[in-house]
Amino acid sequence: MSMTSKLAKAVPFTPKRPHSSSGNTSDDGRPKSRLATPGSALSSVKKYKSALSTEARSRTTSKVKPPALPSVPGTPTRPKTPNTPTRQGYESPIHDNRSEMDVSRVDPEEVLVDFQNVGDVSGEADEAMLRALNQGKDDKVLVSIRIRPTDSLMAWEMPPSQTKTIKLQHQHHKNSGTASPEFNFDEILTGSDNKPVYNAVARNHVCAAMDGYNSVVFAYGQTASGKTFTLSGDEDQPGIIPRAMKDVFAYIRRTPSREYLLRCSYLEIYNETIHDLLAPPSSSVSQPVQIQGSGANVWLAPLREEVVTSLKGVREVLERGWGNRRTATTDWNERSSRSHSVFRLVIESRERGEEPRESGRQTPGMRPPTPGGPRLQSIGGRSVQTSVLSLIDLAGSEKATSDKERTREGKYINTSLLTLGSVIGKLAENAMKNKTDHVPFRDSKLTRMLQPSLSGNARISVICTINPDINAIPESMSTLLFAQRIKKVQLNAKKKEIVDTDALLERYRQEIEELKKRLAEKEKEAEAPVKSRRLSAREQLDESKAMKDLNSRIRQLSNLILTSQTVDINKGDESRPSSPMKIDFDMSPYQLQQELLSARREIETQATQILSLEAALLSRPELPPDAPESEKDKLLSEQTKTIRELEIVVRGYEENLGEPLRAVREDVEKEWIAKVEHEVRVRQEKEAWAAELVRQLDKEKKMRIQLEEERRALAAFVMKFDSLTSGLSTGPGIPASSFHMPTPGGAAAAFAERQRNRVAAASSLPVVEETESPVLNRLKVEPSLLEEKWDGMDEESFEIVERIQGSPVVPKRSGLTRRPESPLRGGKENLPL
Ligand SMILES: Nc1ncnc2c1ncn2[C@@H]1O[C@H](COP(=O)(O)OP(=O)(O)OP(=O)(O)O)[C@@H](O)[C@H]1O
Repeated sequence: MSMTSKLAKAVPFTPKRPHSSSGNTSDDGRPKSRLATPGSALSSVKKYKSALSTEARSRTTSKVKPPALPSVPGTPTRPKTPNTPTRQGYESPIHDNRSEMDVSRVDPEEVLVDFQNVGDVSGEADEAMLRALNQGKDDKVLVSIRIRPTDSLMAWEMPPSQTKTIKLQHQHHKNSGTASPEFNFDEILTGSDNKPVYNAVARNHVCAAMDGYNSVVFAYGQTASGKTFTLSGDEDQPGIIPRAMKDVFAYIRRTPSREYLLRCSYLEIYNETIHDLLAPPSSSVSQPVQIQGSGANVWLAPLREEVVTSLKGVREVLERGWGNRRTATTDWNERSSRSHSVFRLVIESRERGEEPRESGRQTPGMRPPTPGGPRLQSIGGRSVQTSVLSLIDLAGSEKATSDKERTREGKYINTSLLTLGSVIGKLAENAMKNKTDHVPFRDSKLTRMLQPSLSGNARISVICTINPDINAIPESMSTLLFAQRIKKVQLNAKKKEIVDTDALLERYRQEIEELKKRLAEKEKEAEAPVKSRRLSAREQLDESKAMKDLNSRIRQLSNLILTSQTVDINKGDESRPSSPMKIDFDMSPYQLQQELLSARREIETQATQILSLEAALLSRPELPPDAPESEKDKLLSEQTKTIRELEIVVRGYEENLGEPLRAVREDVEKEWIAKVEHEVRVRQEKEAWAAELVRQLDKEKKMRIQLEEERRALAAFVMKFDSLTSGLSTGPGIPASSFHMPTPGGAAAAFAERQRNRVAAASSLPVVEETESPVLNRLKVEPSLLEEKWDGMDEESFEIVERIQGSPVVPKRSGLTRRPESPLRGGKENLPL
């Protein structure tokens, strides 16, 4: 009997939803589920969804979806599978024009678990961790069955609690002559509560991963049987992934003896192509991820790995990944995963030093550089432990479907699941017969990628989900057989300790130490008296900038390394590193300005770093096509490292550009801008004052010179005049009484008297106060001798003297080109001709 006719007879299925009559896509290309009309022709044939129990249905329908994020017009988006309805609110933030890191409009609380909504697990973490450590010798795959709730008739005998057996009800067993098939597993789980499921199937593996073992948890089962619900869950029932991430941070908090570096990646295998779910959609499509290396030494490139320092950071990564997953409406599941998705967390950890905590984390001593590069000292040193936790949601095994595109996808899905099945079958056989026969890992991307884990070097937990409905018996049976086979696979997971500098954690640690050394040198230099170093203001500024740069880089790197203390401080829920700029508002405007400047420079430095890394990347020599594979692999792995570094720098750059800096900058600017303006005004006034003062002094100087010259001229004149008048008064001819002449020698006396007065006046010049503008201080000097009249002396008198002497009396060396404006030229009536 064909699958279709089997389904057609499958009356107990509950119609999933009404459908239109052809295909899954309407004429206008929109998903049919939104356009379908009740009672369509196919609805009674095979467009069914297996019924969920009332409890499960209410959970499913009560889902609160996060708000949708708008796409940016023109932004290249990952081509969605045809007929894929965008799950409202799960549109990737990448499509938005905001920063990738900006999830301000997506409320993570609605999508993921956190300390509040998952309940208190802190008490349980210890037990689980101990259990995980005790299970270090586990060499079998942990296989569990999860039976989805249903309102339809059950084909399986529901096991009483604590029973680990599942049995097909006798009446549904085709061969009534034999006993109904019965299967034993490590766990049989029912119901909709995800917490006991996580505790039973995944928690030990998460803790083992934290303890240094590679661990894999994957969900396998027919479509719509509950794999995604188990792995990811929903806001009411967070699944394995969010719960695992919470435990990761709880574990770090409870392990003060170690420090951690966490990186995560998220990928999917769709139609045998691997896509990076964290890469921008356009590059993910144009640059699919390749599996590099061979055997147990397999890695993926280019694959974006994001360093995460908190639950919030992980949420952000998951959000983006979920948004990019390929899902579609199928005949059996409204949001069916059309791909295998793999969420990976790389955990690097090392022991912390003996030294006091507050002096910072310690780096093990380094051996002197060897030809192979610097190495960590193994004796007394702390090697780095690396493990990978992989959480895998496989695509559902497919039945025949009415949609062409779904059929094509289904073919790929089924092929890779079949390959997974045969790989596991072979591994189980090898384990049983103690053989090392060829295992066809290379037959699919999924098995090739899982090769290192399936080959034994990982703790594996498989959760097989089944739909207990009568109509799903064949699929459930196939799932159970798969589960039975995988149970036989032999494992031998080992911790991986690396004593080289490849681990990012070690590289960061080294860089931090290097930076600290440089900083110490600079501080020592700075302590030397400034005088002896003869630094210019510019050099001092550069020096302080260099120190600030070093400090901020150290802080930035240190923030990436997690310890029980830092996780505590962040309460496991803060992705924002402690602010690089803690502004003290009592600082002077100058200090604040320096802080702001150094923050700007930090951004510039990072921008330069990005550019230089990009340039380095571009300038890599291309290998000829016939270059040996090993060289190509080497080049690729180097490039992957560079890209990773680049991404970290970019992220730091984005964070710096983001809200924290803006907020701090605004606060700082508000605080000091008025002060700076005030300072500028005061300075301008002082400058004007100084200019005025200089002008006044200049004028005064000129005046003094002029007066001195006048004084000399007049002295000479007076001398002559006195000698002349004394001659006149005694000589014959003109009687002295006909002139109004001063008494002989009187002019000299009057002149001497006036000079005395002028000296006294000059010495009492007002002192210009610093605070008041000299413009307002008028110099109160006596009028110039040239500007005032002498008693008894006018211009006529002067002319008479000239006539008598036959030449002007003003000495040539005075530099005056014309006769000075003498008071002698004043009133003509005094000296009648
Ligand atoms: N144990 C459960 N309790 C409540 N609801 C469940 C349970 N298992 C599955 N569901 C619901 O059934 C529907 C299908 O489940 P899910 O999408 O997890 O299936 P799947 O196996 O991942 O399917 P596919 O392979 O097509 O992606 C979802 O609406 C989910 O919420």
